[in-house]
Amino acid sequence: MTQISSVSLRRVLDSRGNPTVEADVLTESGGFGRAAAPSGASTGEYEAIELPANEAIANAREHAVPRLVDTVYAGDQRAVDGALRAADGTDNFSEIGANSAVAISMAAAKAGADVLGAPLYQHLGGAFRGDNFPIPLGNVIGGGEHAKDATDIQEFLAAPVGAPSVEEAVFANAKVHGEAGNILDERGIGAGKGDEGAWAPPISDAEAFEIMEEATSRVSEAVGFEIRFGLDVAATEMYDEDSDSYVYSDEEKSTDEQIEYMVDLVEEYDLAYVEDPLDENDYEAFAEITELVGDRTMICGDDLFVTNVSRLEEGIETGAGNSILIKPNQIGSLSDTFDAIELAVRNEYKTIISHRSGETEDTTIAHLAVATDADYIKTGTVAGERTAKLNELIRIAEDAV
Ligand SMILES: O=C(O)[C@@H](CO)OP(=O)(O)O
Ligand SMILES: [Mg+2]
Repeated sequence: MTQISSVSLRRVLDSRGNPTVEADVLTESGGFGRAAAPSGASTGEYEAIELPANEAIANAREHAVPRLVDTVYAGDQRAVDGALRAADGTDNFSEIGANSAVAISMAAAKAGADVLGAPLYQHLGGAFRGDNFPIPLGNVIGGGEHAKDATDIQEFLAAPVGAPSVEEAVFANAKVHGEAGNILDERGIGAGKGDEGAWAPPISDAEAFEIMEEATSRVSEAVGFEIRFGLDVAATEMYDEDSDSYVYSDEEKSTDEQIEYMVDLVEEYDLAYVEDPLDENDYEAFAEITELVGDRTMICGDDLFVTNVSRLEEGIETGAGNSILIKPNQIGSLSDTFDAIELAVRNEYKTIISHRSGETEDTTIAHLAVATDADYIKTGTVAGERTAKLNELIRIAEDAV
């Protein structure tokens, strides 16, 4: 029997030192699952609502826990998530908090897997899931909302597209991170690290492009397979509504200029990936850039789609983007996350399962990426809360053969 017998919630630390919600789910037959909510810094306007951890815990204890305990089966994910939705009563989890909701949803899935004696990726993906592994996108240099006095563009990411295995891809990304550190040293530039463990040097975006090009080509030569790179522009954070422009450290760009700039970058650096090149409300500009370069790179919606089926539907109708970032805490439950992935796949959008800048040791997204045959996973290159996911991917790959 997988009926849930208890749900406990507590505050734990995330990687930024902020409190976040951790959930433990137990079943009658002794199944156990534990999961913790991550937290964003460059959050999209349309994300589900993260409440202060204390408040989220108190509200979930009052409204959600009684609907789950002795009532719902942990293995029945739709029922778990349906109970969370019913307990919350809003469409954005603003009552119990998306942080409590996603922690419970993921912990219940793990408890369901535990009862079956199956790894989580197997429970979520089923017996007939494919045997592809996601390519890890690794944050190497960054700034924006993740580090002060660093680049304007939030993330410069290594993309080891030619890696023969997930393990080699993971190590290649770490090498690119190391090599970028060497190049910064060679140039006499001291650099700390941002929230995700990427270098956060006080350099221009133009210099970051040079360093990424150099670091990826050095490592590519050493490992013998193709490594490209890409960006998370996180352009919503740069967009100023009043002046209708994108504000960089040294200049402002109109929407047309921003599109032109992005297109030039895709061409000059053969970028594999461009996430959120434009503001989260501008489907039209997203459609325009997708039309221009969507055949040679991924134009990915993160703040644009927020893992939300109706926002993705609008993207599909308007031709905005050709790929979607998937973050379970943006929508608050695994069922909603799977619905967004399914809709994306049916419409030939690539899927990229993603961490948040505030993370914990939780490894659910590694399992989610394998379970759903995701094309990519974005989860950093170094730092314990990032390597937790990467090392889990390596273990899953070994387990799955
Ligand atoms: O913008 C992003 O894609 C994420 C993760 O890299 O950052 P945050 O969690 O701060 O939204
Ligand atoms: Mg993003």
